[in-house]
This record gives sequence, structure tokens and C-alpha cells, in this order.
Amino acid sequence: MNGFAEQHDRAKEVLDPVAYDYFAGGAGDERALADNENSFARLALLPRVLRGGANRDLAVRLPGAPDALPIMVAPTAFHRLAHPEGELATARAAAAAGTVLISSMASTVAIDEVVAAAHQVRAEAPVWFQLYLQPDQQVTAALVERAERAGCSALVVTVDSPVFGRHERDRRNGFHDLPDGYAAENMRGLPGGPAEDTRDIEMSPEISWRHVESLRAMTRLPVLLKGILHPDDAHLAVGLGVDGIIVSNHGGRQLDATPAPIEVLPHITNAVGGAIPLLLDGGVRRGTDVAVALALGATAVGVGRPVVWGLAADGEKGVRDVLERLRDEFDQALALCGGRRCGDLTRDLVVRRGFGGGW
Ligand SMILES: Cc1cc2nc3c(=O)[nH]c(=O)nc-3n(C[C@H](O)[C@H](O)[C@H](O)COP(=O)(O)O)c2cc1C
Ligand SMILES: CC(C)CC(=O)C(=O)O
Repeated sequence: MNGFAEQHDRAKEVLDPVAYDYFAGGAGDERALADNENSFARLALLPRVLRGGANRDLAVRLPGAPDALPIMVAPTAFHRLAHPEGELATARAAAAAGTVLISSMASTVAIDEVVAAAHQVRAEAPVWFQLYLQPDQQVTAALVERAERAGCSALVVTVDSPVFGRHERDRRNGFHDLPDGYAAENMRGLPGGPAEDTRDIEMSPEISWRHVESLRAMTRLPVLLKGILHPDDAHLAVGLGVDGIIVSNHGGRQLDATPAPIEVLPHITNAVGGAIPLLLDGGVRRGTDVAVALALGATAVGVGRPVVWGLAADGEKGVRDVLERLRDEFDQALALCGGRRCGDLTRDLVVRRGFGGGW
């Protein structure tokens, strides 16, 4: 059970069971999926007292979002399978809650409409575009141009998917693609693609650091890499001049044998040494989870499934409720830890549950 059990249960009730399994599921035996949440439950906060203040400042500086909340919407695909308004509802809710939306390349609403919906609510609401680098660099370039033209303020390149993860639930259900009437709208009209129809998103093991370098030459937008777990890869990313790293195991949907991102975050923090912002996603369900992640070196966290559950349960309002509750819980956790700003959350505040810090 977690902080959004109610939204989850409601979503499970209203969703088509095949779509529910797609959203909820992980790879293989879903060990990583379970561990992402459980790892937060194994960590505790050691609060400081008598050092707070009347007003707390939750703002953090992120690439393409200079004044952001430390809670963001992680990119998840196919929102129209959760709610008829799909990503439009998510975008409006994220803008209203003051959070950055990372919009999936596999969205069921085109990126220009997603950004327009966010900007209708709040003109400067940051939307970042998540990108799977395509083997045909002309296709990647066309997608980047589309995101730039739409008004996205950063690119998030997902690097943990040289092949697609083994989603056992989807295999059992025969769910391999979007049903009729839905499409990955960003994939229309791309070079080499069918004139009217969408191009398939390709996952290719041939994508390498060289492609990331080429991307840097294609755009002036900040580039973040999502799905890094090994400290040596974090090192390489810094060397290449990327603008941020998202420590993530794709919500347990790619390599099932991965550790929880929160367990490896301190190692990545050590490797990067503050050179670029580190973000984290996977299993964040409470404001206290946000506080733990920030204390261990993250500048912000992403939230995946709870946003989908909110969307399915109650559309735009459901997503807004999820994001605002996380923000309020985080604000309260910060106060209870004796903090006034995110930077007050330091590593000494986190201990392993059960040993009081290892005496
Ligand atoms: C249904 C679903 C679809 C996802 N689609 C994408 C995607 O299109 N691109 C991507 O980079 N990550 C995708 N992810 C991974 C999320 O961005 C994120 O890493 C993960 O959901 C975080 O874990 P959480 O769900 O425990 O919060 C998806 C995750 C889910 C659950
Ligand atoms: C369409 C897929 C590529 C989306 C994804 O990354 C996922 O389902 O985890």
C-alpha cells in the first residue's frame, strides 16, 4: 500500500483491465517494481529541530525550468487510454499545480497541443519532451524540431531502452500496440514514414553515446539523460556536457534485476559531485519520499503511476489532486525536518530504518 492507494483502486475500477495492466505492470517478476516503493519504506528521516522559519521556499533551479517545484510529472505513454482528454488533462493539471511536465514521445496527443494546453493555464509552465533517439537521425531531428516549435524547454533522452522490456502482463493480455482509434501522435509526418499514418517508435541497441553527441549538435535546448543507474555512466554523461541526469529504472519496466533508484542515488551523487542536477524517479508516493530523495542528492523527483491513477480516477482534477497533495506533504515534511528550503535537506538526515543510523 502507498500514499495513492485510493486513486489506484478507483483507477483499477474504471480502467479496461488490459489498459490497467499496461499502466500498472513491470518487467519480468516485477521485483524492481516492488522494490522501488519498498526501498523508500526502508529509509527513515532523522529530523533536526528548532531551526525552521515561518516561510518555506520550495523552489529549485532546473534546466529549462529556473523556478520549479522539486516534484515533476515523469513521462508516461498513452494517456488517452486512461482518460478521454488524455495528455491535455495532464498538461493542464501539471501547469495548475506548478510542476514540470515531461511529456512522453509516445503521447496520444501531439506535443504542440500538449504544450498549448499547459500554456493556456500558465503561460510559463515548463513542458519537457521525452525522446527515444531513433536509429535514423533525420527522424530524431524532425522530432526535436517538433518539440522546439511546440515550445518545450528541455529534452529528456531515455537511455535505458536498447530493447523493450519484457512486460509479462501485456504478453498475457495480447497488448502489443495502441488499439484502433488511438495513435502516438508525435510520430505522424516524419521522414520516411507513411504519409497519413504514424511511424513506429524504434528501440535500437545501436544507439550509443555518439548519438547523444549528435543530438547536442542538433539543438540548443538543455538535454537530460533518463535511465542512468551506473556511476560510470553518470561520469560519462557529465563528460559529454549533458545538462542533467534522471536516475531511474523506468519504473521497473525495463531490466527487472535493477536496484531501486533511491538505493543507487548516493553513489551517483558521489560520482557527479554536484556538477549537474540529478533527478530521480521510481516509487515516489509520499512527500517524505521526496524529502529522502532530495537529502540523498536529487534536485527533484518524477512521479509516474500516481499521475496515471489520478488521471483515470478523475481527469484533470485527479492529476491536480495527486500533484498538490505531494507538494503539500513535501512542504510539511520539510518543516518537520527543520528545513526552510530544499537545500536544507542533507544526507545526514537519512538513516536506514531499524538501526537508528547504525550505532
Ligand atoms: C505506463 C507507463 C508508461 C511509461 N512510458 C514511458 C515513456 O514513454 N518514456 C519514458 O521515458 N518512460 C516511461 N515510463 C517510465 C516513467 O517515466 C518513470 O520512469 C516511472 O514510471 C517512474 O516510476 P513510478 O511509476 O513508480 O513513479 C513509463 C512508465 C509507466 C508506468
Ligand atoms: C510506448 C512505450 C515505449 C512507452 C514506455 O516506455 C513504457 O511503456 O514503459
